[in-house]
Amino acid sequence: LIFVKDIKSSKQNLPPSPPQLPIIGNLHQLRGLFHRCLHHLLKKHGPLILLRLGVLRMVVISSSEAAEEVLKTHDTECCTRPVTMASTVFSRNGNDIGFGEYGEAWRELRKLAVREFFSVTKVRSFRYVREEECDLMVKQLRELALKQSPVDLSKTLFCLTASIVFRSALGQSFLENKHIDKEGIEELMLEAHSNMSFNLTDMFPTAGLGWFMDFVSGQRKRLHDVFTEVDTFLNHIIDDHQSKNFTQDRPDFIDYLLEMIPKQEENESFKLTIDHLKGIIQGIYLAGVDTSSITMIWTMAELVRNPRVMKKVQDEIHSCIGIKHKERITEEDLDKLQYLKLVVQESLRLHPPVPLLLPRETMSQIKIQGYDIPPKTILVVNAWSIGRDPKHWKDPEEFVPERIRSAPVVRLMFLNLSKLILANSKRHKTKTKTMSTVLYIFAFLLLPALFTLIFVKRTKDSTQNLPPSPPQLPIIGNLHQLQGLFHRCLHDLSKKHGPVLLLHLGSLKIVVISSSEAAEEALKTHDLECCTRPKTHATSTFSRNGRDICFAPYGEVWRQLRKLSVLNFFSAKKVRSFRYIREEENDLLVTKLKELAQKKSPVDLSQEIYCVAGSIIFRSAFAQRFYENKHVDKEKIKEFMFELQKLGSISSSDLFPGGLGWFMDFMSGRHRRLHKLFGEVDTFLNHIIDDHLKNPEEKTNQDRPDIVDSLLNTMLKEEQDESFKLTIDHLKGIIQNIYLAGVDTSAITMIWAMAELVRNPRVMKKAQEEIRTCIRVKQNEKIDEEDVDKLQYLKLVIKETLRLHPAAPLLLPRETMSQIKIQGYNIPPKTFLVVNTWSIGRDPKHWEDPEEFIPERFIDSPADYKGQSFEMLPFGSGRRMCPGMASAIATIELGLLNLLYYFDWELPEEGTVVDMEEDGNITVVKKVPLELLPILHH
Ligand code: HEM
Repeated sequence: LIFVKDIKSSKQNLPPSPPQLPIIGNLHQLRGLFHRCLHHLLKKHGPLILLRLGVLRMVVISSSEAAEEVLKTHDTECCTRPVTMASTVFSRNGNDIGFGEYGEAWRELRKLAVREFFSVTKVRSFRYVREEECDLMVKQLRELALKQSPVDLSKTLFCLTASIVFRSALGQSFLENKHIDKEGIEELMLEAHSNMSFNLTDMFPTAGLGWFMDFVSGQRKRLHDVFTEVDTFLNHIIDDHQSKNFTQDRPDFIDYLLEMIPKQEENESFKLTIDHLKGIIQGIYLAGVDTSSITMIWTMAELVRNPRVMKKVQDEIHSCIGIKHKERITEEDLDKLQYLKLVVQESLRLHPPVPLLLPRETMSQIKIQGYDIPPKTILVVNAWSIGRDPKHWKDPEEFVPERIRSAPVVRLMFLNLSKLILANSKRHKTKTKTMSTVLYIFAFLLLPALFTLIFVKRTKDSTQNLPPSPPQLPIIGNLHQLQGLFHRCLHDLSKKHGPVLLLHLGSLKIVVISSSEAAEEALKTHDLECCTRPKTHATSTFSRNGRDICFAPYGEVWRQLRKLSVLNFFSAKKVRSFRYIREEENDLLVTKLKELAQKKSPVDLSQEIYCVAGSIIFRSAFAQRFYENKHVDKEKIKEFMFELQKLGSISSSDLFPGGLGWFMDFMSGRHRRLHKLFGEVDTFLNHIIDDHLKNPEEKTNQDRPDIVDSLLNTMLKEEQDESFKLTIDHLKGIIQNIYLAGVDTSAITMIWAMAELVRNPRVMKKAQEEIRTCIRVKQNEKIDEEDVDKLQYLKLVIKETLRLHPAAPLLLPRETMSQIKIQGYNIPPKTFLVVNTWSIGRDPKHWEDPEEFIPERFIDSPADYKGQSFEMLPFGSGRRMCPGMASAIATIELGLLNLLYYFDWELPEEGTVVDMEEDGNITVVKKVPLELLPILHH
């Protein structure tokens, strides 16, 4: 076969290819940013190369001559787009312009979009929007300049383009739009764009292998999650236009198209549908916002790096339009600014926002630079490389706007860029039927061996008296039964198959415990045999190979770290000593909320609660003010914690040994994301440690020595105990645990408590009545933590919240160190143990109406969260139980007390209900942030 293929290839005169590996082809050469990898390959193998990515055949074009042949000479043959898993999802099966099938429907759709939005007349008509939004931005920047305050220009420019696109395309103000998370939108766009590329499903279609790999690595879920988020937003936009419940300057193209849909004649050849409309809006929204802002951000970055160019462009602006005397810069002024235009073009040369344009696919055989390009080949034009080609650009890495005047090549580049959004597209519906012979043979040889293995294992299992298992599939075991939130899937499985379950996830065996009796056996009777943690790919990375408290294996290191941290941070005495911090931080939050209450402005309480929990941990553990710490992005703290939990869980690398799982995680980008995140956390820890190593006089904001100082002192002492030496990695492990386990969990619990209170007005009223009768706070004083002791009902509310919404529903995983028996079943050594406290807290055997939020159920009940009653275990139990419980409870109690004493809380929109959907992995958060209206009571 190889011989025949080689002869065929040489006859066809295909472009040269870098050396390939069997099955994966050139995939192993593509590590890092895609356009940069392709650029490196070009340097070695020439400007036209053929790559194989699994079954995909891709030609990469990195010279202007070849690009001209593709985009101009053979434009008609190359004007379709490849069909990929992602494009099919995002285009709703081709119902958009970017991916729509070439033909009548596509032409009509494009015509409509151009007429109603993209035409020169329309673009001109939005001039006032651009001018107004720029004017607003200038005003904000002026205020900051007066205060000499630094500004996140990337964010400012992103908001500017978003505001312009929103007003001109969607008829709405970006900042006032309720359906968009302004803090998360940049990430959403990044995520949407990175998910739109090729996936393993496209590269390995044989026998569904790629599909399976994308499924297991979570790539399919991520793709669908992002798509759902975008689609929900589009539905809101359409609903708003239909119900007219927003302020709109004038009717826009969505109104026009919505009006058009019902008026269409039955027999028309093209019928506009809601999916088409969504496709158009989505194209404008996803392609329009960040491409423009990226170009502006790069341009500003280059200008600041190149003072000569900055001066020249500013001189031109000042001399041509003298803005000082005018009220506002208008677009007419632009015509005079030739140098500014060169600057933007030079920036586009060096930093094209879509460096590889959008992929195309050949519809018939063509010749490029003398090479044959067969039909159905994916074509990728590397505009980023072309803009750096030393044949056309002298000193290509330099930013020299003057060069653009005499450069003809640049025209081609812009031609391509402007075609990006509305490029032609014809698509082929037929899927490739190429079967990878090697894989086929491989699978065929493997099957009998697998069945034999399963049979032998089943017989062995039954003699061992293992817990029952749900039916399994070969290789993946029970993985296919785990779609959705992990703790909920385990809850459903335990309802069907019993409270002690054995699951096979790839090669990993997990025992799931979902009853209080079984939990008591694991965490009390067999505490010693179950008190180590399993080693997973993510936990090894994050714990620096077991050098922390959370994930260290049971042994001397863990014992010493836990002892040190209890002494310096977790002990009751230490927690008490941080009382003034909790009081001050809550007081600050109340002041902020009072201002918002006066303005009658709804508040993202989830964000505020995260920040107050962060502030308390930062000050008590690191003696630093959260808001003053430059190394933490306060706006993104929720998202950061969420991503961390997601990546911290079990991955394919743990399920499929022998490199297969590792490869799947590599392909899905999980390794990259994990290491990036770990790098971020590590940089933050280095900063904390550096700050503590400064001389006392350099430390500006430290109230008193903290745990970091104490541990550094121990470390630097000469006479450290020989049996255990504290290192910088151990120190980092402890700080990291306090930061990552401390902020998220307390915040989550407070958010769930507030959500339940708003949903249950009876309980809210009772809790507030108790607080307001027991406590009187004088003017200009803050609430005293001692007051909490008087509040019995508030304590019940917290217990009930921890029962229904334990922040870590599956605790942290344990691993058996020797063979034990649970509920009569044998559990072998080295088995992964998971205790489902979420499920146990809902067990109807112990809890009447378990889904109801009834704090009174604890009045005559001995049940508690302290690890002794196994009907609820939010903090775990036994040796590995949470050491932060006292600190967390103090934070939660005082936080809730402040929120409930000073304010009444309402939903911003009357008639709506609190959304209680969950999301997460190790910790489970309220998916939709809790937005409420504070009403000042005191
Ligand atoms: C409502 C708040 C909290 C909840 C629900 C919670 C829950 C848990 C759970 C379930 C475990 C695992 C226990 C086990 O395996 O049996 C744990 C461990 C841990 N928690 Fe918490 N936690 C909270 C707050 C905190 C805080 C505020 C800190 C630190 C400031 C913290 C630090 C830790 C550490 C270091 C461990 C690891 C213990 C070990 O493995 O030895 N937690 N937590």
